[in-house]
Amino acid sequence: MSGALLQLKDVGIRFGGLQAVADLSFTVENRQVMGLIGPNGAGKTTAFNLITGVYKPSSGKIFLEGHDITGWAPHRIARGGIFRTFQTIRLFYGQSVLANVLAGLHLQTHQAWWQGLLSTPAQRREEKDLRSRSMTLLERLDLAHLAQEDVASLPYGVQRRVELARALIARPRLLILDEPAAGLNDQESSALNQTILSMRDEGISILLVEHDMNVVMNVTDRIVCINFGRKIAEGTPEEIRTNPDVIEAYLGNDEGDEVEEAQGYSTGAAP
Ligand SMILES: Nc1ncnc2c1ncn2[C@@H]1O[C@H](COP(=O)(O)OP(=O)(O)OP(=O)(O)O)[C@@H](O)[C@H]1O
Repeated sequence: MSGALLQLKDVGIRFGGLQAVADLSFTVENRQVMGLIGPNGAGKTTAFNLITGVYKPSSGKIFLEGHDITGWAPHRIARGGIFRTFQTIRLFYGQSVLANVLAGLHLQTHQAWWQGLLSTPAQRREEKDLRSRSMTLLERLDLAHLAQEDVASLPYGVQRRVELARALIARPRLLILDEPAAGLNDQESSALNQTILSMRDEGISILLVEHDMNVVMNVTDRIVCINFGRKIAEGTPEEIRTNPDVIEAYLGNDEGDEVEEAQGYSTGAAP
């Protein structure tokens, strides 16, 4: 099924004298991986915070499947199906992998608060179902054998997978990933690529901020590039790779290497 899932129309926000995001418009379609790229400080994380309701836009509108969600609180947006992971790991240390994944489901349970005190048959059934769903997901992400381990004892790359599982268990319609490949080794990063593509094939749309251009170029269907809070280009990975405005935005920036690397990749022997 195609069609617009998330739409930003002329969205902007000011922090005092700084226009962190300005007139930003783009659409994420159903079953699409959209990349959001731009140099440091371009406004990518701010855009994520606008979409997830952490910040209210000073201007513009945000729509989820045609419904105006501008200004909605974060938990309401999450209930609408938009989930995110963060640049830095935010797991509950001291808790098991399974407990962390189950924590991602708290928005989905249908029980009244008092049922938690009484442990009704309905509650026990629901809990059993959720555990089995969690275990299926852990198996898929090669985490099942670690289900009872304390997340704090696991290597960084594995912790990032647990975060992904915690976001996926809620069955998001749009998953927002903030630098998911940061700190991953090559093997972990290519496993992440496969996971992103298989999520898309299952019908989840993904909005991805990532500095690793190889990940961006390999998994996205389209890319929006922003600089100083404004969109400077939008297109397919191939179009973005060769766009002069994008190249210029990255030149003279520490991240220039990343674009050169991606351009090398485009002409290199990589598959
Ligand atoms: N809460 C805030 N208050 C004031 N300024 C902010 C706030 N959040 C972000 N900014 C500023 O807005 C601009 C965009 O920041 P943002 O973190 O969105 O960029 P980014 O593209 O995500 O950068 P990076 O790639 O380094 O994570 C920056 O100049 C930043 O300093």
